[in-house]
Amino acid sequence: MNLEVRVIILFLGGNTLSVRTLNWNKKQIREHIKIIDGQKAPSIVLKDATYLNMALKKWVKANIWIAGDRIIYVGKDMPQKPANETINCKNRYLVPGYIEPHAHPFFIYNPLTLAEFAAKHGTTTIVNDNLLMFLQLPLEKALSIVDEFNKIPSSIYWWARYDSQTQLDDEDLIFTNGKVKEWLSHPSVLQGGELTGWPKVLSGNNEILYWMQETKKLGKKIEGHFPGASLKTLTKMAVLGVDADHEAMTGEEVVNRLSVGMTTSLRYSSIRPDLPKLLKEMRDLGVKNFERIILNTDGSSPAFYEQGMQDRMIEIALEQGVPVEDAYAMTSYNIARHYGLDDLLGMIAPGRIAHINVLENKDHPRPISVMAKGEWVLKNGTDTYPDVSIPWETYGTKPLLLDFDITEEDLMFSLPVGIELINSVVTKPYNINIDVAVSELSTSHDESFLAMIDRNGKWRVTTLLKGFANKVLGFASSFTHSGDIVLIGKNRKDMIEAFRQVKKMGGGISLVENGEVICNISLPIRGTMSREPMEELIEIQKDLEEKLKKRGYRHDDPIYSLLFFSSTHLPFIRVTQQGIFDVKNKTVLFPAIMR
Ligand SMILES: Nc1ncnc2[nH]cnc12
Repeated sequence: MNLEVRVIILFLGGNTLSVRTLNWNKKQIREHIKIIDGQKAPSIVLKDATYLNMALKKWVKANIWIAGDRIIYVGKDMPQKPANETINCKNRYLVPGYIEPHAHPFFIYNPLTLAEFAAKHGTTTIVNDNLLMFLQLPLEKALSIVDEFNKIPSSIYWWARYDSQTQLDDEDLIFTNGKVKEWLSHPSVLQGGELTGWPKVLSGNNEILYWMQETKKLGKKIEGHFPGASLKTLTKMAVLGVDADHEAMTGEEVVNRLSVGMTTSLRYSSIRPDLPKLLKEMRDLGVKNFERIILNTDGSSPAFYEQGMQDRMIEIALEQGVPVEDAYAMTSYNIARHYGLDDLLGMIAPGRIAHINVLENKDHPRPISVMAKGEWVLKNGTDTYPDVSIPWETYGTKPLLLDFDITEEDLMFSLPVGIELINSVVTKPYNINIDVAVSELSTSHDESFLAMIDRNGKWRVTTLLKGFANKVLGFASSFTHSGDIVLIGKNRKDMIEAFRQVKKMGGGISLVENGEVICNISLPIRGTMSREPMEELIEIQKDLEEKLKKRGYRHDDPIYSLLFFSSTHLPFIRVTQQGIFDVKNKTVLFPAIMR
């Protein structure tokens, strides 16, 4: 395409324009130039700083001028007109604000509470999964929420899914061409994916391939989801246009991804805290170039974040002998460059958004002060994030209205095949050999009743769950991938009471024992997310985990177990809206029953 045509398309494209071209208008840019010319004052000057220059990969001394949300000047001079605020940064080390390139911002926290928490750890840019908003909200409302996030000090971007990673009743009505393309072309969306439906693409699904091509036409990236993929599969994925993957679990898998030209995102998450092992194995394999390596926390559940975010991952990289400049680049510059956003992010350089972390020491990545869009959100260790809010309810993210009741009849179990949980998230089928025609199962074994009930009350799927716990009597959650209600327990009455609690809370998680509530977590944002700050949720999750563990839960992360019961991107058997689903053979083994 010649340049003229491309410019016209960009011009006419309206919301297909990239967010970076919309950031500052002509008048603002002229004002920025006046500051350099000494005709106007900057708002803040960071004086005598030593900053990490990402282009030179070197620590350099400079004065840094900020105007509003933008870095205007980095160099030896001081402004002719003094700034409103001049901060002496002698003996301080400044690095670009950290970037989380792969967040699932709904693990009972919400995208705002995640951003507020992340900022305290120096992570001021987040790339978020659109999954729950895509599945649960009408398009305009979801995109209005996306726009609301441009008003907060953190830079919030999104990715646009091509598939639901479960078996929805009406996937075709939800993943429509119009809707996917509208998401993809939104200026805050940086990439398509994560591509969990790649087997479908390989076996001939041209609809997803078309969306992948559209993503590329928009100049955006595609992120894969390729656990255990062979070099041949990775090669095919690269040919299909995938730019990055975050599923490497060994050093060799990292090298494979790099070899096919993919940006490789190393994961440190609550269910796969692989980063130390990956870096060690990469070192053993002689990997010395980190330019196409980035780091992510893959939507960890709250308690995992107690140790930090990108700041913790940089510490791990340093512990593993990664050169200090590379360790910072993997959480900032490399990510910005991957998305073609290094003109905005990931550098302390003129013209960039003013996301800057102030450190006491080069090898101490936990910031003492954090600037986001030119505003202090952490100052000398004090949280100064402004009081921002997202009008969730205006855009339809209201408490969950469960306008039906369940009875023991809904909890009839007659299938010969159950689901065995073999770690927090992986399941396999097993043959049921116990008598299920009882109102309470024995606590001497670890088989429990399992039901998924449509959030609109229309259908149910019931079976047995082995390996969850032996003493959980009634447990219910609206925090699930599809937003339907999962019930687990030994005792039907307690399961029904747990459901009632979830209903009463307008969505949430409830643990009930002999009619008594042991733990209730209210999730008023459509039954999946809380409004409580992350620090609170960390304690809430720990409390739930302790109570579940006391009752025999023997895996690492019950929050993940709940989310993934219906997720068909994981092996081997799942409980979905269509029924019990065999992932490998892509078939519904036992369909959902209408109520
Ligand atoms: N694919 C996925 N979908 C939702 N949450 C996740 N957390 C980690 N991987 C995820």
